[in-house]
Amino acid sequence: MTMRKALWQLITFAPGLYALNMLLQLFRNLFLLVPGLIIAAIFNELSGNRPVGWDLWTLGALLVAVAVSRVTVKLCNNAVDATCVGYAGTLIRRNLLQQWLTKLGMQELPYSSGELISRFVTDATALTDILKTTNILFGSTFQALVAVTILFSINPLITLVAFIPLVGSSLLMNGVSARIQTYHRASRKAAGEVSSFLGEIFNTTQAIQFANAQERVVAHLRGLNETRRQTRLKSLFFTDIVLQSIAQSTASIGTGVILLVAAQAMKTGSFSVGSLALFVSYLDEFAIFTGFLSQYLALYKQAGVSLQRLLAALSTSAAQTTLVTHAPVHLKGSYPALPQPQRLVPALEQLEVRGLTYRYAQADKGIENINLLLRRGTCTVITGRIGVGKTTLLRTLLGLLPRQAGEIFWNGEAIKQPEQIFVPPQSAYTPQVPRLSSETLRQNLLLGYPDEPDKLAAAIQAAVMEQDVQSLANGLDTQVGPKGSKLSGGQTLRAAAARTLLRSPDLLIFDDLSSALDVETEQQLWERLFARRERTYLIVSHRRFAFQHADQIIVLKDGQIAAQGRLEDLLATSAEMRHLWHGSLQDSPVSEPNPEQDSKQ
Ligand SMILES: Nc1ncnc2c1ncn2[C@@H]1O[C@H](COP(=O)(O)OP(=O)(O)OP(=O)(O)O)[C@@H](O)[C@H]1O
Repeated sequence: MTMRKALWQLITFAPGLYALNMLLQLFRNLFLLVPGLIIAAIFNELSGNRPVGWDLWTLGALLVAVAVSRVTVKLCNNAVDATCVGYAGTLIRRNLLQQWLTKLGMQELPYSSGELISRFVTDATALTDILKTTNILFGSTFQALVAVTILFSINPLITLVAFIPLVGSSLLMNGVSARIQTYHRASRKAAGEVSSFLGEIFNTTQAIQFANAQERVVAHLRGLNETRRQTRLKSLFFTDIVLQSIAQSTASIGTGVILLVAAQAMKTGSFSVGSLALFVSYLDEFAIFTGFLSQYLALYKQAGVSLQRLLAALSTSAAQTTLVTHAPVHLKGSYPALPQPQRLVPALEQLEVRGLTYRYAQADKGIENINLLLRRGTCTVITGRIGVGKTTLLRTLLGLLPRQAGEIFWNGEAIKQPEQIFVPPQSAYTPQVPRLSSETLRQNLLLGYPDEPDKLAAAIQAAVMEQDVQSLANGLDTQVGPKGSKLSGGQTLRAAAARTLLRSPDLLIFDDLSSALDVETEQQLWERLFARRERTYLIVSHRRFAFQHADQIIVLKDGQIAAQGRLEDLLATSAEMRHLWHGSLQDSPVSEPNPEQDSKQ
C-alpha cells in the first residue's frame, strides 16, 4: 500500500468532516492575507499615494474585525481538525487491533508486545499527523497562490524574485530527503527496541531479581536508550535544524533581494509605501510557507516509514490491505451492544479428527497424522512425556495453529475454519498458562458475558474456587492486579477454569491443570466436573485420577499416537502408558487401578 492510497483512504473515511476542515483551513489562511491588505491601505492613505478613500478609523475597525474572525475560524478549525484526526487514528488502531486479536495464535505476532505498542501509538500518530498537515498544506498553498496573484498584479518582477527561496529550498530539500528517511527509520527502530525491552522487563521482574541481574538489565536498557537518543537526535537534526535553516536562510536572502529591487522601484515612484508594506507582510508568510513545505515533505517521508512499520506489524499481505479499510468506529453516541456468542453448529454429538498434522517450521517438531473420535458425554485424556506435542495437538485442533494436513468433522460435517467453531457456545479452552487481566475477578470471569449470579456461582463452585472468592477482600469485585498477579498460580488457573465453565460449552478442553494445582485440588476439580457427564471433555493430563476416569486415553510419543484405549488395556499393552502411570504414582493419592471400584468404568 502506498502512502498516497493510505492518505486518500483516511481523507475519505469522514469525507464531509474533512471537506469542512478544508474549508475552515482555507478561510483561516485567507484571513492571514487580509491584515496585509488593510495595512497597505493605511500606509497608502497616510502617504496620500493611491489612497482607497476610507478613513483610518474604518480601516482600524476592519483590522480588529478580521482579527476576531480569524480567531473564531481558528478555534472552529482546531475542533474539526481534532475530530478528523480522532476518526482517522481510531480507524487505524481499530483495524490493527482487529487483525492482531482475530489472527492471534494462527499467525505468530511478528514483534514483541512492546514493539507492537510502540507502532500502535507512535506510527499511527505519524499517519494522522500527515493527514492534519496535508490539510494545512492545502490551505497554505492556496494562501500562497492568492498572495502571489496579488503581488504579481502589483509588481511581477519583485514577485518573481520571491520564488527564489522556494525553488532553492526545494532543491536542497530533495538532496537531504533520503537521509531524513534513513534517520527516521533508525530512530523509530531504536524507540521500538526500548519499548520492547521495557515490556520484557515488566514481564520478567522476578526472574531478573532472582538472577540478581538488575544492573546488567539496566545497563542494557541504558545502551538501547543511548542508541535511541543518538538516532533521534540525527533525525531531529535533519528535520528541525537542517531543513528549517535551509528554508529560513533562503527566505532571508530572498527578502534582501526583494528589498533591494523594491527600493529601486520606489525611487522611480512605480512602487508605493503601501505596496512595500504588503510585500514585507506577505514575504513573512512566504518564509513560513517555504519552511512549512520543506517540513511537510520531510513529514511525508517519515509517515511513509511509519506506514511501512504498521504494515509489517500485520504480517500477511491480506491483513495489510485492511490497515485503513473503512469500518465503524463508534466515536459518537453510545457503543453498540456486545454481540453474544451465537451457536454456529448443532450441539455436539461426535467430533472426529483425521490425519491432523502440524510441524513448527523452525524446529521440525509438532504432531503428525493424529486421528481422534470424541463422542458426546465422554472424557478423552491426552497424555505423554514432556514436549511430545500435547499442547500442539490442542492448539491445532482449535485452529490456533494452522494445520498442514487433516480434517475435522463436527457431527460428520467438515469444519474448514476451526478457530470460528471452537469457541463458546460450542467449546471452551483453558490453556496451560492462562492469563487474567488487571480488572476485577468478576470482569475476568465474565469477559463481556452476561452477569447472572447463579451461573457465576455454579461455575466458581465447579472450579473449586468458592473458598478463595470468600477469602478475597472484596470477593468477586477484588482487583486481581496485572496478569492476575494478586492471585496464586492455582487461583489463576481455577479462575480460568471457571471462566471456561461459565460458558457452558458442549466441549470442554483443558490443557494440563497440574502445573499449578496440588493433587487434592485437581482431583476435587475433576470430581466436580465429571459429576456432569452430559458434557464432552478433552483434557491433557498425566494424573492417575484423570486416567481412571477417561473413556479413552491417547498416548502421544514424538508427535504421533503411540497408543490409544482405556486405561486397563493400555497398561496391559503399552510400555509408554505403563511408564507414564508409574511416573504419576508419586503425585497421585489414588490407588492402583481397579476397574470394579471405578463406577464409571
Ligand atoms: N513455537 C514453537 N516453535 C518451535 N517449536 C515449538 C514451538 N512450540 C513448541 N515447540 C516444540 O514442539 C514440541 C511439542 O511442544 P508441545 O508444547 O506441544 O509439547 P507438550 O507435550 O505440550 O509439552 P509439555 O508437556 O511440556 O506441555 C516440543 O518439542 C517443543 O519444543
